[in-house]
Amino acid sequence: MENPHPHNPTHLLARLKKISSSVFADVMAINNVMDYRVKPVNYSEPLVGRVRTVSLPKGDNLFLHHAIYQVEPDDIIVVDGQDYKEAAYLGELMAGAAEALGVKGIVIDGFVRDKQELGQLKIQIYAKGFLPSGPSKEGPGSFDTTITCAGAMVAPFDYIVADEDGVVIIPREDAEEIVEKAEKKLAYERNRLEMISRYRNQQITEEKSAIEPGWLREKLEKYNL
Ligand SMILES: O=C([O-])CC(=O)C(=O)O
Ligand SMILES: [Mg+2]
Repeated sequence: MENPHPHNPTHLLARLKKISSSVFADVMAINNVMDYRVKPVNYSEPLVGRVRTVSLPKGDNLFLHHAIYQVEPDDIIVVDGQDYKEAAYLGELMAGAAEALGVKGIVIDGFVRDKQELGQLKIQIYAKGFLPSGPSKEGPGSFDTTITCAGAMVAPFDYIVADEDGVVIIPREDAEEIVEKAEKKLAYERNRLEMISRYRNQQITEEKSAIEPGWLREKLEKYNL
């Protein structure tokens, strides 16, 4: 792939880190949001960063082993494991090696194992569940190609925001526009939270309608409410 290192994304990442997956989901298409079953297995903080992609044949993790030694520190590896349920794609050895190499997170459409040990690691792992059975290591697979993972389209060097609600993908070419929309939505939400809090603390003594969302009345009109 040409130009794998676009302009310095530090500033963009700082903005992404302030916004939740849910706010991003509100300003993007549904195919930017992964299936609800992909969830953190050892959550400590939101996982935000630059994506590298892997796709695997069902039950085989050779190309994930490969990717762990190719990516750069702070990258997040997103793995299409095709929702396979009969083998785990990763365990404590791979996760530990990836953590030692500075990989920030691994997100898998599939299962992992060594739940207890993953819980001791800082690297953030997302998966659909746990299973003791291990994978084969024969390949083939792909690294740094456009994939789908748990219903989301993911290209190498896209951005990811993941937290306890789930995982969203922010396409690199639209990232600036999406983060601007998300910042506006966040400002709106903060404003409403502030109103709700003031109402709760009785700092505003107006009617209940003071904390209604601005769009509510109009939407209810056709129901004569
Ligand atoms: O067999 C594998 O490749 C996955 C595994 O158990 C580990 O990383 O500990
Ligand atoms: Mg193991």
